Amino acid sequence: MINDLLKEAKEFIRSCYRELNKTEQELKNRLNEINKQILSKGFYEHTAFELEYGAKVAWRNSNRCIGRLFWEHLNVIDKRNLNTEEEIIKALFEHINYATNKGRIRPTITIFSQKDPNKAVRIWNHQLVRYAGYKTEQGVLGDPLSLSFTETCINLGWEPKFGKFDVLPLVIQMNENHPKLVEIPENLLLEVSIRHPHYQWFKDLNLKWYAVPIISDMSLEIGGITYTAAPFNGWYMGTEIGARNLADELRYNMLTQIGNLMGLDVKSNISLWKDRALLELNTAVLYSYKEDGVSIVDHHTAAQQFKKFEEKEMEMERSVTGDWTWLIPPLAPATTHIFHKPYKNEIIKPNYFYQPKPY
Ligand code: HEM
Ligand SMILES: N/C(=N/c1cccc(CO[C@@H]2CCNC2)c1)c1cccs1
Repeated sequence: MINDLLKEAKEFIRSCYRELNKTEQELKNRLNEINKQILSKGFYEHTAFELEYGAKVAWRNSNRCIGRLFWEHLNVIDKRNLNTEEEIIKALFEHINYATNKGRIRPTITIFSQKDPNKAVRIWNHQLVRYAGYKTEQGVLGDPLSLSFTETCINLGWEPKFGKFDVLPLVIQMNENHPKLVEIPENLLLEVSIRHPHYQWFKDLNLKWYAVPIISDMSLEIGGITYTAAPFNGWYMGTEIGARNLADELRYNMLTQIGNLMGLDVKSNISLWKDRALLELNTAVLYSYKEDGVSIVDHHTAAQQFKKFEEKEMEMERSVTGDWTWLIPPLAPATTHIFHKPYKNEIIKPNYFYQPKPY
């Protein structure tokens, strides 16, 4: 434990001070200071620049992320000093507002207090904005992936609305206190209605999705210190919405309806009706976000940006690690360079990790 922490801390501080061109003297002083803190208190605290660098490099090390070219431009908000659920909720509303920026999405992370014996913060949501899912006699209404969290919210007193796109409440837990629930104010919520550039009937499907994906259930580990509440957002890649969230049979399962409305023969695989429906759904998603001025990236542009990231990392003499199975997009993967090369899926720290569900 203590020895692991000492080792992780030294490794992180060395790489951080080198990359930020600090002097050997600064490095030596800092290592001594941390050594003393760990030996006397069992943990240490990051300076503001160490925290910012750690969060950015954790993004740079995220093997499954195709969006890493912009890792240095992450906006890091330090909220480690907050002590109450009310303050944390206010900071989350500020994050949503700042990141959304009326559609010109700003990649942002808000970092709450590090895990230490008497101060643990957890956000129970998978993403700050996500739709509810309900079991009904006619099947699942809303997002099937939200069934368990929706049930938890209802058990905690949330009033279900039984709609297809009900935004779930924020659920925050401090230490072992009873979790606090709060609705996100409507004026902070930006959503995009999905319409198609040519098929006028598309809008009658009444599909929409939220503008900003904000992952709130992963932990951030920097130099042996774990931040259990550190919500981060980027913008969407279109396929996440068009090829998965609205397409998967176990999500909103829209392909058959779209295929029928396109007049395709949905009974015959060889007509490739499913591929045609998928393509038009993805076209509609990209078109709608763009027309509403909400940041989004298509999978071809995202792959090209990732290529640039690989080239820049090569120039900096850092090796790029990656998880090929996640980096290839779910639509036309072989049309990107990623498909045609291998990636080492080595886990380097700092990084973002899954953590056990608090409910
Ligand atoms: C700026 C635009 C960004 C884009 C377009 C982007 C794109 C993506 C995509 C498409 C995935 C795969 C998601 C899935 O298949 O479910 C992903 C995964 C991931 N991204 Fe990014 N990303 C962006 C920014 C960020 C930022 C700012 C962070 C953190 C600071 C980040 C950290 C991650 C992590 C940790 C994963 C893996 C999640 C998991 O294992 O479940 N990304 N990204
Ligand atoms: N575009 C994004 N996409 C995702 C990034 C990370 C995770 C996810 C959702 O992951 C879920 C868990 C496994 N697949 C879906 C989506 C971003 C979210 C936050 C920053 S960028």
